[in-house]
Amino acid sequence: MSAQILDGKATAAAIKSELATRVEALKARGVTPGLGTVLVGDDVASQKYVAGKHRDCAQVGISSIQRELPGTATQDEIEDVVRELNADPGCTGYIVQLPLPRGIDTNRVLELMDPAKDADGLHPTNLGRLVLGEPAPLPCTPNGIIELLRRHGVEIAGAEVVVVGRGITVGRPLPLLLTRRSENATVTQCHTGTRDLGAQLRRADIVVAAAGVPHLIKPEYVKPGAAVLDVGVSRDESGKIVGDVHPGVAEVAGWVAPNPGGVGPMTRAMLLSNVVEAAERNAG
Ligand SMILES: Nc1nc2c(c(=O)[nH]1)N[C@@H](CN(C=O)c1ccc(C(=O)N[C@@H](CCC(=O)O)C(=O)O)cc1)CN2
Repeated sequence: MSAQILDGKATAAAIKSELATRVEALKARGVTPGLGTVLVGDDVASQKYVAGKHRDCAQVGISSIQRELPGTATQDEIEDVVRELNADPGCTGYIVQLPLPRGIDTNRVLELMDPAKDADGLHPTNLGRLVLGEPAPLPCTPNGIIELLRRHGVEIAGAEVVVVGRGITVGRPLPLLLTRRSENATVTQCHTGTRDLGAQLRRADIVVAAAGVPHLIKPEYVKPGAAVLDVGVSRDESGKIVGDVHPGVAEVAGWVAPNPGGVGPMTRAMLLSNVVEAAERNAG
């Protein structure tokens, strides 16, 4: 058996085309949504992700505001840029590209953002709203994972989901989304302290691997027919992405979100969606 592909590239393209129509409608009302990005340092992967976000903006008609600081930037210098974007009326929403360089207090930077302009859904106020069940911009990768499953007809309600990883952008927020009444999944969160990862994974209808450990998810851990989404990013010596999911998993699983080409493009599409939603909210 070979798994069907959860095609993030094609799904993101469809979402972007829907968003382009909504942006046109906003522009007809005199509103142009604008996405800001703050990039600190010269991490090649981060530069690539940010460039991709601005390419997407151009495709759907969202204007771009790019702020770049050197890796030597101080906490104060980064916070000044955050204050500037908070005050910029042309900036509907923005993100601070993570990770920030060592020595920078990331939480302090995120907390300084205007929650109404938080396009990543990672501001503590917005994460708190998510916990409370109040409307908030949703974290992009978790939201992209759910949208990818939904648009491929993979049943989430009642599913046993195992999330591997507890990072701020995926592992921590994803269970919050999956256990909402609208999703109704049962979630187990695994991490480096999990005693028997294989035993947890064998029960799962859906596996989300976001640990950043190459080929951590082995074929013998996967229930036949399960949906397995690879979100982990490690790189080999040539810079090529190596995911968390062993290639042999495709012979056991029913669905696989490859990496690249699965969840990554969905993360970018959900970011645009948050910006458009914020602009629509502002426009009334
Ligand atoms: N402020 C944030 N920082 C980071 C986030 C985030 O959601 N907000 N997530 C990741 C990086 N990320 C978005 O910023 C991201 C990662 C991957 C992709 C993507 O499209 N990947 C492609 C492959 C690209 C390649 O070849 O390198 C794919 O999967 O097909 C988009 C965005 C950490 N930081």
